[in-house]
Amino acid sequence: MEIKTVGVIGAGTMGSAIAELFAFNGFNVVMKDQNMDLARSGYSGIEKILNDMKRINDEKPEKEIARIENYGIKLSDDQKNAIRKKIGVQVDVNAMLKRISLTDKYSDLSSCDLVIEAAFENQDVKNRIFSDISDLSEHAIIASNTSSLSITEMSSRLKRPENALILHFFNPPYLLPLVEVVPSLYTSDEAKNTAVSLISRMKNHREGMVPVMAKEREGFIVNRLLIPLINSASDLLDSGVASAEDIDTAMKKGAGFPMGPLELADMIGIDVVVDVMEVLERAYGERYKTSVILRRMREANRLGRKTRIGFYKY
Ligand SMILES: NC(=O)c1ccc[n+]([C@@H]2O[C@H](COP(=O)([O-])OP(=O)(O)OC[C@H]3O[C@@H](n4cnc5c(N)ncnc54)[C@H](O)[C@@H]3O)[C@@H](O)[C@H]2O)c1
Repeated sequence: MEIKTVGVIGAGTMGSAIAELFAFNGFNVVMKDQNMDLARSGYSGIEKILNDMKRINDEKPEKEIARIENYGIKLSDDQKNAIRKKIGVQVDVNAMLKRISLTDKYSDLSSCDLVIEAAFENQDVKNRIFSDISDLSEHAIIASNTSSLSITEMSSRLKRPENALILHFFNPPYLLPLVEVVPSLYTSDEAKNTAVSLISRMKNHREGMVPVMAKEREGFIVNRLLIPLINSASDLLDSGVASAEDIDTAMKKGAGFPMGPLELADMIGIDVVVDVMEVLERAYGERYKTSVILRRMREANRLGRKTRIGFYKY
């Protein structure tokens, strides 16, 4: 099935970035929020992403030219232009923005071939949204970007539950290429294959998008492995085994991590880490027990970068 128009429900952090990703890949996008002010605020977020990416892309060939000339090699104008042509990526901000329209009505999603729900992480909110879009066009694929909620429960609200599945994008999708594709008990092979092949053909501002399949089990792959690692690092700190700096240095220099687990926790947000850990604890029991220090940090509003204090000060 050919997907031309993509609807996105929720214009927050993820919804706006997902809308940007599809516009960047040439799709028409209809982005819906609860009211037009929220939709417009998401649109401003998209403008910012696009302008930042354009600036970074414009700088890339000039940086490469400077890097080569640093070795004492003098490049001709032709050689410089060849580098600009080879590694320069044109980001036409206006053309991409023109592909995105805004709405606060579900009826404007009727022409969409794929709708991605990225509203609040709350089962009742998502169930209600699925009821509200239960009779979208027959062929439309309905996806949720949920990190932890039941797609099987959401899908039971649809006329065609076989068309629904989870597409779990990572923050920020314009730089992180992974999408966990998670079918429900109802999902048809056709919907699954359409989603996997669509994601495989897309790219973000850094590289090609990469789908992986996972079963509908709490945490899927990444959160089930990554969040408990942050939890264990927090326990190490809490029991005085090592300082935050040394824990992060150890994992970067000893295990090749691009970021230490505690720096990463500050970036994700301690509240989000605790929410996911509690989901895992409920699903899998004692061995996923949420670290006490993480709970205390959430109570103290030490949420990481967003409150300018977490494991580190910002
Ligand atoms: N933030 C992340 O790092 C991240 C990563 C992966 C997945 N997710 C998932 O993505 C989803 C969205 O998360 P977020 O961080 O973007 O949240 P957010 O709070 O930034 O945005 C949610 C948006 O949904 C809107 N919304 C709520 N009900 C709506 C409705 N009925 N119709 C239209 N819009 C509605 C809200 O007004 C808000 O703008 C959640 O399910 C979350 O678990 C988040």
